[in-house]
Amino acid sequence: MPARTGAQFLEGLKQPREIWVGDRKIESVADDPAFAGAARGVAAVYDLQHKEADACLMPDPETGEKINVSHMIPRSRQDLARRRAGLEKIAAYSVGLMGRTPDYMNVTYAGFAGRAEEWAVNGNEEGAENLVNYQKYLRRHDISLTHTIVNPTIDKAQGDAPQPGNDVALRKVGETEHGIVVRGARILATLAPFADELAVYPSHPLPPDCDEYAISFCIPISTPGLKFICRDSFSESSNFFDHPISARFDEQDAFVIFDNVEVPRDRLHVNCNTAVYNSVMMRSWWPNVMQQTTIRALTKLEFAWGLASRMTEVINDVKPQTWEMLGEIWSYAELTRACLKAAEDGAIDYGNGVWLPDAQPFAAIRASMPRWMARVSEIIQLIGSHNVFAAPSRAQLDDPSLRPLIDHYLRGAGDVGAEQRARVFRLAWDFVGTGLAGRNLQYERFYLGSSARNYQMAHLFGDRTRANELVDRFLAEDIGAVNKADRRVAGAV
Ligand SMILES: Cc1cc2nc3c(=O)[nH]c(=O)nc-3n(C[C@H](O)[C@H](O)[C@H](O)COP(=O)(O)OP(=O)(O)OC[C@H]3O[C@@H](n4cnc5c(N)ncnc54)[C@H](O)[C@@H]3O)c2cc1C
Repeated sequence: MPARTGAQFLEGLKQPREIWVGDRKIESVADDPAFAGAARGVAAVYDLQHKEADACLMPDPETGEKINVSHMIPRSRQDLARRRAGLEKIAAYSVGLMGRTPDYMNVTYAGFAGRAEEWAVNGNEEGAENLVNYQKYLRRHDISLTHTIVNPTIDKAQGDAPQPGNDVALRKVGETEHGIVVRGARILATLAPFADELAVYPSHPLPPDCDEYAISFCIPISTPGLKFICRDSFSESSNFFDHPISARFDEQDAFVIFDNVEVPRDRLHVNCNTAVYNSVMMRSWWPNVMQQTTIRALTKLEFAWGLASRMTEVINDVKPQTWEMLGEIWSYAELTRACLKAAEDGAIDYGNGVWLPDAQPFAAIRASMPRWMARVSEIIQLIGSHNVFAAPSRAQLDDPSLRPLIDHYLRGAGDVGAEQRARVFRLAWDFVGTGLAGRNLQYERFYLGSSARNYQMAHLFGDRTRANELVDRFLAEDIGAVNKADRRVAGAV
């Protein structure tokens, strides 16, 4: 099947799935008020790839059928530029607010499959082959894939990785005629209610004697024993005036329980193999997916600058302090754009003819972005002040007795009418203040690991060659000789 439409995606959501939210188990994701808005939002992304076919679609390298460009295994810098054009269209749809539109996992699995030899180590050739076959299945059926890679926190002092005997973390507990049985849990799978399949792949390295935890696979969401416990829904009514963001972009986050789940053998990518589990995530994975997610973050920063600027215009806030804050948002966007370009320009053949971006600029972005996003949110709150709440609803604007008063007392500066002013500030509050806005900030802080951890990694893995050279110039020099030379120069003067 080539690239799907929104209607085909919604049809796929009718597959059975055990989704819990609030006080109930969900009968139909696409019809439930907690999910209907975002279901339509993800469907719109599927439709978008047909509307923007030049940017979003490409022929499958084997069948020639049209598939999403996010499935591309890049083989040149030009391929990365081609992929970027498609990813930009998808990011623009949700102004970067849906972090896990299916292109995120499409890019991830294209990277895994392109560098399958990184998985085909320590006797895992069959797992690597299954992975390559899975990526073909993913792209040819245009699957919506979610993922869950972090084990649950019970006792934080015990560390990130499960110790032998841990009965909470996801692990293999048995074998069947067709595959293995897994049991345990993993933390948040964003997009889970809107996914067709669930991916489990490595994250924190495992200690010795933990082979049963070293598993990676992809299975349908409908697999018996899979249970998804969603956080509270932040989806508001389908009233796009009152809740322009919450009405369509709540992509959800669900805790995943694997209650004796069978994983077919041909869906296993790592089967109790700690050496592979511990090595693959340090290789090509992350500079590849960082292209997708940096494009998304850049889109969100561009939107934030535009929105904050518009907020100041409707109330004619021309204070230099306000411009300073607007310039700060703009700077974050431009720094992100520069890092993206540097990473793409610095792309190299990682092996097997697969071209991926330079990791170093992305390491800087990965560590800095969570703090930038928090600051951008703060700036919009500071600029917005009380105005984000002096923003009448659609119903209030439509009330004939209120409307003349609102038009007079809640109009904007110059010729900005009350309705336009309300729209801008409602959009701003939905961006930085509502339940979904709070969730989105939490997402930025943690979806690629915390800023603190990433700064530490940036330091540990950064290339210090030039930095060392600059310091060694001073530490290696013959101080006596330099002193004499300096005195000669001083004497000449
Ligand atoms: C909204 C949201 C959506 C998510 N979606 C997904 C998903 O789709 N799939 C998925 O697999 N996971 C998902 N996650 C989980 C995410 O991957 C983890 O939250 C992330 O890896 C951080 O791990 P943690 O929660 O254990 O926190 P930690 O990394 O333990 O961080 C908690 C706090 O401790 C601090 N800290 C921890 N270690 C150190 C250290 N060494 N030095 C200094 N400070 C430290 C951090 O800075 C932070 O303040 C999601 C999380 C959120 C919040």
